[in-house]
Amino acid sequence: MGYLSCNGESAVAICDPYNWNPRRKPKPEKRHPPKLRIFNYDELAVATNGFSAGNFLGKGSHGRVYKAVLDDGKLLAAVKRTTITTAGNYNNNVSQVDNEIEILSRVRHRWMVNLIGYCVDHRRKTKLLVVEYMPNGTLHDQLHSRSSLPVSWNRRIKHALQIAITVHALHTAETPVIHRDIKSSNILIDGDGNARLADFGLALIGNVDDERLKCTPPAGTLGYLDPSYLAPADLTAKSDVFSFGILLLEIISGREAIDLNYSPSCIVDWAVPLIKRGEFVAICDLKIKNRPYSAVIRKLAVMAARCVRSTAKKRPDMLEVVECLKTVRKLSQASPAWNRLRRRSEERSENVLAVEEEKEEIHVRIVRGGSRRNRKVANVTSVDDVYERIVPEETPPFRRRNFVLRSRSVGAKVGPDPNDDVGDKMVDTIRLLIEIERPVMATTAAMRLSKSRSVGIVRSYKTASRKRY
Ligand SMILES: Nc1ncnc2c1ncn2[C@@H]1O[C@H](COP(=O)(O)OP(=O)(O)OP(=O)(O)O)[C@@H](O)[C@H]1O
Repeated sequence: MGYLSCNGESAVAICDPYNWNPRRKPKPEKRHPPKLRIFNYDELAVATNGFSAGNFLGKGSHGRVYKAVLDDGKLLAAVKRTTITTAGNYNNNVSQVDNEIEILSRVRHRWMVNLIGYCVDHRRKTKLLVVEYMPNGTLHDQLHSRSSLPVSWNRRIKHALQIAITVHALHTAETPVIHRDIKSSNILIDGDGNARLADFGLALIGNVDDERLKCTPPAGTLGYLDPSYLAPADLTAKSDVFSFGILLLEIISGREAIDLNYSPSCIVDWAVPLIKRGEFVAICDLKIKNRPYSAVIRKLAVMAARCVRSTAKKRPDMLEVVECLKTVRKLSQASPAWNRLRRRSEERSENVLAVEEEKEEIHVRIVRGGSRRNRKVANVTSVDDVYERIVPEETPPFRRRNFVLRSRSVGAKVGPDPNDDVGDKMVDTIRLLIEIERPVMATTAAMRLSKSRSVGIVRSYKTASRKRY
């Protein structure tokens, strides 16, 4: 009788054997987002040891980031401090911080670098953002640093999936958010080894048809920027899909989005032709010894190639990307014995994969080959052949620079900060990189972007009627 008196949902809940498991942890109750804290400047100055070099974490285009110890050591945070320009003027950096505060106070996610609070100091004409502290650096550092061990395939796939889930959540939120600056240096790694999406300075909140969004000029980071996003009206969530595709190629290959040591230097021009020819192994990061079996690489590579298609409409949405990465993660997590067995059988039957573009769709053709002899007769390329062909001797594939270049967001200040005593070298290097790359980029895009750079990109909804871009 008791059973009959339950409503449908609770009856299912009682009958579900999952609910009988005594070891199961109770579901956390839905909590309201914590209230944002308003800090005062002195409190943050003490917490960061007077914004000392010892607490300095890094420098972005909007200002510098410091580690802060708050609440008697119970809370570690990162404080983003905007640079101060000429007296009386809140510059573009400050408007990016305003934008970040607005968005982060409305959206939270477990795989985002969430906002704890902020500080507005009118006397010093500066704003400071207090966000969760991420102790394990950026994904960019993990992928490109030569001093640490290469990140394993499982970890790379996990990070890609976490970011895809986060971006999908942003795109499908009640009030959608387009991040516009997805890149490996905006992905930070937390204490539990999870990837967290950071830096919402260029993000836009609202529907793409909103007047405010329609008036905001394009912005992003060269190398990750959607080539079809040339004017405010071109904005769609598919621009994030493009940047995510670049990130995926970077995760698979371990090479930078723009890398002058490769020819072509742009990752899309380098990877997509190889993927189309089915030469998936040729784009894999050889720093990792244990490569996953072909299906994993193939699925990742084809998804990346679809994300970076030049026509925005033809790119998948983030839900499809998430589903694909979930499948890939399951495949790559199969037991090691099973993987070994599968790899051996793969080597024997030598699956030949060819990707061809047909009716402008990327198709994967699986040609089941026979023996090695067959392969030679059919002129099928082996892994070694691929390397010989795509990497001529004079340009070794893994010759690395002796410094790590990082791309900076466009639409923000790219130049030495007068108050700066750290990182000027990097700014010069980035300028050089952009100048060298300019002829390769779509000229119209570069021109329009540089025009929009000096104007407060994210303030444009207020100024759009007055300013012309
Ligand atoms: N929450 C954080 N925890 C720990 N370190 C951080 C945190 N946020 C930023 N950093 C460090 O500070 C550096 C600068 O970050 P910031 O977000 O200001 O710029 P960026 O994303 O690297 O560059 P850009 O602003 O051009 O996109 C990062 O590379 C990272 O090393």
